[in-house]
Amino acid sequence: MMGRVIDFAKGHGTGNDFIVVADVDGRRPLTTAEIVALCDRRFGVGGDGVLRVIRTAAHPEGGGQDAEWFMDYYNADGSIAEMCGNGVRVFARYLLDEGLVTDDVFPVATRAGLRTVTVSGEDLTVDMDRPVFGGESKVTLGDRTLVGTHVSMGNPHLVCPVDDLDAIDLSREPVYDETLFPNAVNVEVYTGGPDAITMRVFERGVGETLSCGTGACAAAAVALGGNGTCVVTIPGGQVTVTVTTETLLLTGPAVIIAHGTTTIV
Ligand SMILES: N[C@@H](CCC[C@H](N)C(=O)O)C(=O)O
Repeated sequence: MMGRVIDFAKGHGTGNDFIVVADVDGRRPLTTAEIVALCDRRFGVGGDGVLRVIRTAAHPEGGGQDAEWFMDYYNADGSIAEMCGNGVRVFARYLLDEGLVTDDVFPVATRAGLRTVTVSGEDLTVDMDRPVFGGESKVTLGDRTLVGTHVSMGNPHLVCPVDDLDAIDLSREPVYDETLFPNAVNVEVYTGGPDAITMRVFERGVGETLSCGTGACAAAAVALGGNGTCVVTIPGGQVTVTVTTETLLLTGPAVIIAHGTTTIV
């Protein structure tokens, strides 16, 4: 049987891993089934999501954003998300490695709007824009019901402080208020604060991951309760979040670890 041949790169930011597929002129959209097959950890390349690299002008959601490149992000189940904090750093690393951008400061278009990336040594810093706080809401994780704070980083998060981080069951889909989150929600649990927290996450469309950049931003913003800097330790490493009156900056590593070709049947 003939399959579709796809050239890809694989990268990660603190263990949140992505398959990068370049389709610069937008000629080969990926179907949901293809994304699921690519992200399958047994039968595919494996990843928490897919980053499609496409010119902003070629993407229907580019909306005139003033950036050459659009991060077309998909979760492992094929669903679309507005933003991905680790993904945007991996996307930027790919652009830099491939010589598609040559500046140390450059914009990336996303479904949540423009994000400015700055090369800062080995790390990348992304201007993620201000967190938007909603109210409190409940979520059930395993046999525990927790109260969290609704934070939007372009995508939705529910941030729950806990005392016993390792005891929280993130193996099952969280049960949340579907009226408040009609498109589902990413759930973060954290301990510590305000300037250093340890966090775990259940990502919408993925499951428990080793890291979530937007989740780290949301949790840090809750832990800080105002302006300041918070170091967020996640199972896959560490990122730093700085909240100012104007914006929120996310700094962390991003690497491309492989290039290859795969055939999806
Ligand atoms: N891993 C990401 C978030 C990816 C999107 C998320 N699962 C959603 O559906 O909103 C990050 O690093 O921010």
